[in-house]
Amino acid sequence: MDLDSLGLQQGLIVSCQALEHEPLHSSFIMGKMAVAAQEGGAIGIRANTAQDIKEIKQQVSLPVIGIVKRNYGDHPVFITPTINEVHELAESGCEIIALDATSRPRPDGVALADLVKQIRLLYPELLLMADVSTVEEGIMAEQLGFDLISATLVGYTEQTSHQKVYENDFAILKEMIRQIKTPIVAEGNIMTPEMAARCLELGVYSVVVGGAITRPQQITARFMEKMKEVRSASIVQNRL
Ligand SMILES: CC(=O)N[C@H](C=O)[C@@H](O)[C@H](O)[C@H](O)COP(=O)(O)O
Repeated sequence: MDLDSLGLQQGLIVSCQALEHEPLHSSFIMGKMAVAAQEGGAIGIRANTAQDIKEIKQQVSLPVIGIVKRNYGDHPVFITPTINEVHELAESGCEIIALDATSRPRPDGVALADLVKQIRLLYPELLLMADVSTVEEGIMAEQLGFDLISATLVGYTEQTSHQKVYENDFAILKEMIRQIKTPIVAEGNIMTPEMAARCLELGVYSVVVGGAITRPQQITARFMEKMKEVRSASIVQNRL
């Protein structure tokens, strides 16, 4: 499969995910979210579990970046951690598989390089996306031959817990683009159209947006946060 044939370049990929504890947890709902995203002009979908991906593939003709989020005890690596999750995704119909490509050890002790080799042998038609949290992990992912490198885990690893991908005008994305030839995807806490457009200006290959489009509980909370600021100011004002 050739990456550019998927038409993801310079486009918006909408992440349609809802875990068991989230209100919209349902393959049917994620399928409809994908339809809405396609109607809005999205050119790709990121989705979790073979079940959701199969439903999404029934609903839209867009390329899908598939993951399986699975916790192995309290192990920190949870995005497509082992070959077992890859097997599940391989029969789901997704064109790209995204996996944790941080420098952290994996739950089954298999090195990332060996996992990539195994996937390339078993599923040569699949494209691979590296979910990383640092420039160094992105450089390593390029050396391992990933087809795409995404900033998905910036701020979500112990090493980067103090960071956000948008800090200092997306400084980490600029550095990845400067040092890495493999296409870079902006992902994680892209909250507004302006932020997404800025990422394209900086030269990313595509932009992934999830919660700001498909997690109404997060969107509602952001509205309330802003409104509370005004409410508390006016309460103070009235007391003066
Ligand atoms: C950390 C983690 O598990 N990120 C996941 C990766 O698949 C998704 O939950 C995110 O929604 C996705 O990366 C898009 O990011 P945002 O929802 O911030 O636009």
